[in-house]
Amino acid sequence: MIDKLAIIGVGLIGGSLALALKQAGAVNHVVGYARSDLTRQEALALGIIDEATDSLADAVRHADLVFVAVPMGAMSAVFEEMAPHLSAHTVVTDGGSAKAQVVDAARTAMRQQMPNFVPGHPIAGTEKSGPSAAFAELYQQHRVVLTPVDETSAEAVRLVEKVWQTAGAEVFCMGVEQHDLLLAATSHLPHLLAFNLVGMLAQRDDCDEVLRYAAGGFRDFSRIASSDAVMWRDICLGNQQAILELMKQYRQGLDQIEQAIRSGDGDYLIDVFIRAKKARDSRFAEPGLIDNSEV
Ligand SMILES: NC(=O)C1=CN([C@@H]2O[C@H](COP(=O)(O)OP(=O)(O)OC[C@H]3O[C@@H](n4cnc5c(N)ncnc54)[C@H](O)[C@@H]3O)[C@@H](O)[C@H]2O)C=CC1
Ligand SMILES: O=C(O)C(=O)Cc1ccc(O)cc1
Repeated sequence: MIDKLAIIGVGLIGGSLALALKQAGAVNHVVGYARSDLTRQEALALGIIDEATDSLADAVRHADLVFVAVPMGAMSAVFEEMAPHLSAHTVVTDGGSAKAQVVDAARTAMRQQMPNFVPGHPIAGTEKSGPSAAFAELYQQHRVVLTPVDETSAEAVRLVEKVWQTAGAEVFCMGVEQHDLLLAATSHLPHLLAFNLVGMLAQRDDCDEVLRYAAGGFRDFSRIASSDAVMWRDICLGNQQAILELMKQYRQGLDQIEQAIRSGDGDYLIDVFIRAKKARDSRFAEPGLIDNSEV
C-alpha cells in the first residue's frame, strides 16, 4: 500500500505504527528520522525501520506518507524544516496529543501542502517512551481520532484512515476544538492529577513508608505519572485553554467535597460517589465506550 514511509521521531508512537504496518505487509521501506545516533541504532536493531537518517530532508524526500511523532513542542520546527522537501503527492500526518497547536504550526510551515496534511491522534499509548517501548499491537482495537480541517483533501484523509485501520485501529473524525476539549477531560487532566499526587507524596519524608502500603488503586492511578516529562509539558502548554477550563471545574468539585467533609455532610458525599459509580458502571463500562477493553 505504501512504498516509502517516513517516521519522524522513532519512539513509542512512531515506532509502533512502523512495526504494525510492517507486520501487516503494508509498507515497502521505512525510513526513520532521529536526532541521536543511539536512537537511530536502536530503531534499526529492533527492526522498526529499514534506514536511519539524521536529515529531515532525506527522510521525507519521495515519501508517500510522513508520520510526525515527536513531542508537540518540536512539531513546528520539524514542519518548517521538512516542508521544502515534500513531494506533491506526499501525505503528512501526526500523532500529537492535542490538535489546535499542531494545526496552527502546520498552517504556518506547510501552507502549500495543507491539503495533504491530516491531523491525527491515536488514543493509545503507555507511560513508556523511546524505540524500545514500541510494539506492533499498540493500536489494535484502539481508537484514532482524525481532525481534518477545511483545507484537508478527502483523498489524504482516506489514505490515513486506511493506514490506521491496517494497524488495527478504529478511526473517527471530529473537529479540532472538540478533540482538544474531550482529551483534556479524559487524558490531560488525569495525567496532571497523577503527576501532582505522586510528586506531592514523593516530597514527604515518609514517602517510602507511604508507598509501601499503597493499594492497587494507587498503583493503577499512579502509573501514568511515569510518563515522559517533555511530552507532558508540551501537551499542557499546547492545550492550555481546555486544560485550564477542566482544572477549574475539577477544583470546584474538589472544593465542594472538601466542604462536605469539613461539615460532616455525608449525604453530599454519597450523592457524589453514587453519581460517579453509576456513570462508571453503566456508561463507561458499556462495551466500546472506553477506548480499550481494560474497563
Ligand atoms: N506516549 C503516548 O502514550 C502517546 C503520545 N502521543 C503523542 O505522540 C508524540 C510522540 O510521543 P511518544 O512516541 O510517546 O514519544 P517518544 O519519546 O517515545 O518518541 C519521540 C521521538 O521524538 C524524538 N524527538 C524528541 N524531541 C525532538 C525534537 N526536538 N526534534 C526532533 N525529534 C525529537 C525523540 O528522539 C523520539 O525518537 C507526542 O506528540 C505525543 O503527544 C499520542 C498518543 C499517545
Ligand atoms: O498510558 C496511558 O494510559 C495513556 O493514557 C497513554 C496516552 C497518553 C497520551 C495520549 O495522547 C494518549 C494516550
